[in-house]
This record gives sequence, structure tokens and C-alpha cells, in this order.
Amino acid sequence: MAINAILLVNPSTMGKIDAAAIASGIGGYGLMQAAGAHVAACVLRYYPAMVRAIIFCGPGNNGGDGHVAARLLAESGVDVCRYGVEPRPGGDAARAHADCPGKILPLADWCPEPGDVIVDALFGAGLDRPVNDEVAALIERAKAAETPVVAVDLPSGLSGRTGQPTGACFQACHTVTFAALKPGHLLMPGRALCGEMHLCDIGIPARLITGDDPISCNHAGLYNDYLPAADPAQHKYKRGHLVVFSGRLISGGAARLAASAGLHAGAGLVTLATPPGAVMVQATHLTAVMQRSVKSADDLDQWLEDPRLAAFVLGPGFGDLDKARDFVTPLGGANRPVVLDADGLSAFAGDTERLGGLFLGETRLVITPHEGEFRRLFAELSDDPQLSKIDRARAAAKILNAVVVYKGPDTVIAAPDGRAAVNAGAPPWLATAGSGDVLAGIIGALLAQGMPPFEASCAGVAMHGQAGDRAGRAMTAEDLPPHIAPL
Ligand SMILES: NC(=O)C1=CN([C@@H]2O[C@H](COP(=O)(O)OP(=O)(O)OC[C@H]3O[C@@H](n4cnc5c(N)ncnc54)[C@H](O)[C@@H]3O)[C@@H](O)[C@H]2O)[C@H](O)CC1
Ligand SMILES: [K+]
Repeated sequence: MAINAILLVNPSTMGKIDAAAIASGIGGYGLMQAAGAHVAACVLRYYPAMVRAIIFCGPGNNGGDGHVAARLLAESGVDVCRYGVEPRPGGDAARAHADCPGKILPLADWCPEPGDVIVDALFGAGLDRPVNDEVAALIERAKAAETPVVAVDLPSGLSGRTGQPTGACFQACHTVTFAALKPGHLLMPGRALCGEMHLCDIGIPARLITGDDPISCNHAGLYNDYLPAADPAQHKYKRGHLVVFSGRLISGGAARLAASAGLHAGAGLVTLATPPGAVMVQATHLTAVMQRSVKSADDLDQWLEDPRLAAFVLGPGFGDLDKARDFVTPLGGANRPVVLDADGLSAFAGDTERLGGLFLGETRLVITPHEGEFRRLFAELSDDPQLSKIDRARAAAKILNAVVVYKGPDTVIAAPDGRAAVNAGAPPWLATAGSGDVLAGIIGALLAQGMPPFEASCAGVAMHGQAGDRAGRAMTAEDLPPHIAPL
């Protein structure tokens, strides 16, 4: 009996897990009874003062969970009203319906009353199209009446795979799901539409809760074995020399943020590669971060002969897109890890083929686009409504042979080999100017210390979120670097 709190399982895979559990001798009705019991317990726990439990039951097993919850709530003395359709005959849902006394009324008959609490058991993992007009009207009535909703498995109308509503969708206060989370529980706006999540054990053995698709939450198991060791014998060059490329005279702050973050994230040395005209201004701001004047791609080529330069960050405040392309070319050939962010990405808008061609062979490129930068690089992927954010990040990773850190409140980290992680825990106040520069510096520092790109990106996103938690909601990006700490 178990839950898997880190794996993310697509609804189709969840169906296979259900089937495997049933094939192993665990009755489907037993699973449904356990699911319904968790739903009833959630309603009683959070709404002890409710007057009526309004159970909306759909035609499938999601509805079946609802019938079980209705029976248990009625048995505990709650005034239960069921609405919806009778389940298809012969299955577990039909049995749950038969075991639950009382009639089932048409959805349209529900008139909101004060004290109502809705159990949304219309559609869950089986949702495969927009809800019809009758259900859409019901959702509107519930919203207008501000009736609290406890969703079974997923709010009806929400795709468990993409986290996108297929049309109208309930806004739930609580969502009770089973065995493992689905991507739609973490991806936005799905996570917001679910309200408070409750992942419940319904008796499926851990050995069966596995996915054929390597998607997980971002968690320590992904990177712990690769974190830089705090080795007292290490000297600063062993801890990696990170180079951050600075922008011009008036836009040097972003690169300074990345450089400062790099030092706090453990790089032994950090050098700002600065255009000649900005060196003096940058010098007035720098202490532990070193500086080198780099005027042209030829200058850079010559400097790259120094093997101690371990990793590079280009993009924060860089400004000159032509120059960015000129610099990324020798960086690609240097066969060392590179983080491209901001202008380093915009410089290749509509030209991903050229960018990918610079980083062939072993994956050593990490890109850190936010939504807009991703769209500028991959308009086609962004416009395909069938694709989830995970699908998009994975496709981009393959195209570029890069690790993609697709930023947002639901940052997705994807590798060319298909691994993907969704980071859902970052504080919302990280969405502030310069925060991305800090993340680029953290990932650059972990790369400079020898972490592989996917693991460095997962760990960097986690460190960035934890620094944000420590800095607090009044933070600005400048407050972040001192709060960066090893995982
Ligand atoms: N281990 C588990 O996770 C368990 C999950 N359980 C519950 O089972 C549902 C999935 O049940 P399923 O019958 O496959 O699908 P639904 O009940 O979600 O949908 C029923 C049916 O409805 C049709 N349909 C889909 N979209 C629409 C639409 N927009 N309008 C009308 N009809 C639609 C489609 O044919 C679907 O098959 C899961 O969510 C859990 O709640 C088990 O009960 C316990 C174990
Ligand atoms: K539901």
C-alpha cells in the first residue's frame, strides 16, 4: 500500500496502474471504496459545518468514487443530494451506485443553497474533451454561488496531462487524488484550479506505481549524488572558474547579479567578461568577482585557451544580439558547459538550428527561457495546444541537444534524453526583475563545479527557490545571492 509523492503519472498511465492492481488481485471496487472514503473524509475534515453535501456523479469511475463518498457521508449523518447520470451498467461504478441508497437527480436540478459543499465526481482521468454546455452551466452556477468544491482526482474540465482546462472547469478548494500526482496537478493553471492537494493511498502497492515516462517532481533524488562535495583540500580552481559575460555600460547589473550568485553557489572563482567601455563602471561594483576586458570574439577565442575556465553564462543584460551570436560560436566550440539566458536566447530567435549546431555531441548547453523567450525560440511548439509544458520543454531539449529550464511558477527542467522534472515549490515573489539572472548564475556555478547539466539545472532551480524562501516576500533580486546556500 503506498503513494508515490515524486513520480508524475499521466492519466493514461494511471489507468494502466489501476488495471495492474486489479490484475494482481486487488479488487477494483476495493480501490474505488478507498478512494471514495478519502473523499468523504476530506469533506468532513474541512467542512464540518456543511448543511448539504452535493455530489455530482459522472458516467465513469470518477462518478463511482462519488457514489462511494455519497454513501459514506450519508452514513455519517450528512444530508446528501446526488446529481448526474447513472453509471454504465456492470462495472465498479454501477456497483457503487447500487450500494448507495437514494435517487440521482439531473444536474440541472441543483439549486445552490447556503451551506452546500460540492463533491465534483463528474470526470477525472477519463476527461478527453471539453465538458458539455450542461456541465459548463453547472460550473458557472457553483462559481456564482461561491459553493466550495472538493474535486475527485481532478477538477472536472482539467486535463490531468497538460494542466490546461479543456473548456469550462471547476475551481476546487481541495482535490483528492490517488496513488500518484498527475502532471496537471502541478502545471499551471491546473495547480491553481486544484486548490489544496491531497494525495491518498488507496491500496495500490508501491511496486505497481511506476511510469513508463520519466517525469517527476523536482526532488533531491534527482541531484543529490551529483552535488559538489565540500572538500577541505580543494583550492579555488578545483571549485571551478565561472565566466559571466557582462552587458554594456548601462546594463551591467544583470551580469553582476549572475556573477554574485555564482560565487554564493560555490564557484571557486567568478570573472566578469566585460566590454572595454564598461570595465571602469563594473570595477566600482566588484570585490570578490574578478573582471577581464573582452572586446571581440577573437579576444574570447584566445582567452578560451585557458582550460581553467570551467563554465560560462551569457545573456543577462548582454544587449548586443549580434555580438551574442559572435560570442556563442567560440563558446560552443570550447566544449565546456554554457548557460544561455535572456539576450543569449533572443539572439537565436527563429534560428534554433544554428544554435543547436554549435553544441553537438555531449550535452553541455543549458537554456533558461521564460515564457516569452521560449515562444521567440520555439513559436511552433508554443502554438500547439495539444502539447503540455513538459512536452514543449522536452521537444526543445531534443532540438537543441540542451537542458531546457522552462521557467515559471511551474518551471519544467527537461533533458534531451527525455528526463523531465516539474518544480512547483518556488515562492511566487521570485517573479521579480533579475531573479532569472540569479538562477543563471547558480546553474553556471554548479556546472563549473562539475555537475552534469540536467542535475545542475534541477539543483539550481531548487537552490533558487530556497533562497527565495529565505529572502522573504519583500525581496528584490539583489537580496537573493546572500541567501543562496548549498542543498
Ligand atoms: N488508481 C486510481 O487512480 C483510481 C481511480 N479511480 C477513479 O477512476 C477515474 C477514471 O475513471 P474513468 O471511467 O476512466 O473516466 P472518468 O470517470 O474520468 O470519465 C468517464 C467517461 O466520461 C467520458 N468523458 C470524458 N470526457 C467527457 C466530457 N468532457 N463530457 C462527457 N463525457 C466525457 C469518457 O468516456 C470517460 O471514460 C479516476 O479519475 C478516479 O476518480 C478509481 O475509482 C479508483 C482507483
Ligand atoms: K472530478
